[in-house]
Amino acid sequence: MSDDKKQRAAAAALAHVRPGMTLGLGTGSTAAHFVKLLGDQGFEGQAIPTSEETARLAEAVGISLITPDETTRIDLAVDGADEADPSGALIKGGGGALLREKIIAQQAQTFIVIADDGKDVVQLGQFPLPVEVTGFAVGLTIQAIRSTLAALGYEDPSLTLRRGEGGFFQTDGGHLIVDIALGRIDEAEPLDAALTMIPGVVTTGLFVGLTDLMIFGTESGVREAVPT
Ligand SMILES: O=C[C@H](O)[C@H](O)[C@H](O)COP(=O)(O)O
Repeated sequence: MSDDKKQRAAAAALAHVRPGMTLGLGTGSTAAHFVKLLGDQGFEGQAIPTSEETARLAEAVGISLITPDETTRIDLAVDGADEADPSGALIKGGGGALLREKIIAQQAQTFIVIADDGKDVVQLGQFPLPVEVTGFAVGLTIQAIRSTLAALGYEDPSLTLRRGEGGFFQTDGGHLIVDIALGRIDEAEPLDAALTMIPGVVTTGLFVGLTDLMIFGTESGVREAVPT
């Protein structure tokens, strides 16, 4: 079952935690397993949550939290992913926490991805790519995203403004999410760079060159993979 696999991956990541560390805590169902296990083992250190949801959970299990501005060093960040390819490139943001997650992953000395093995893909892109955008001029930003995608050879992909309870989904930072169904992503880095150049785009769910280790939960245990 996928949830057992997520828990196995989360449990394996605990081996990388040391007392006194400053941790980045990811968001989503797999990261939630990690946060709960960390609380259960009485983690002696401090942590930065990547969402309000994770902050609530971490507080509930007794983890000591700090804000990002209270430290200059993050020893280890542990987070889930929606897709991970062999190079360690990821699609993230299915839960809408991509901006805070990306800031923390990029600043962490070590970034470990934990996921069930269904997220282990040869090529990114089956999962729609989340792109966080400002609410201001969202229509114009979507138009600019379409033009950028066309220039990169993505033929007429479907773009959907994500909905939440009672309207459009809003991130913890008050932004909106556009989910882009690309089918396949051949080169993640230039796509991320081109989309991020658009002024109304806050960030994308493509995490490239950030991953140090991937831990996939399987039916019988875990599979660890170092990015190629
Ligand atoms: O915004 C959400 C995050 O990027 C999650 O880490 C990602 O969506 C994976 O979530 P889950 O572990 O629930 O599959």
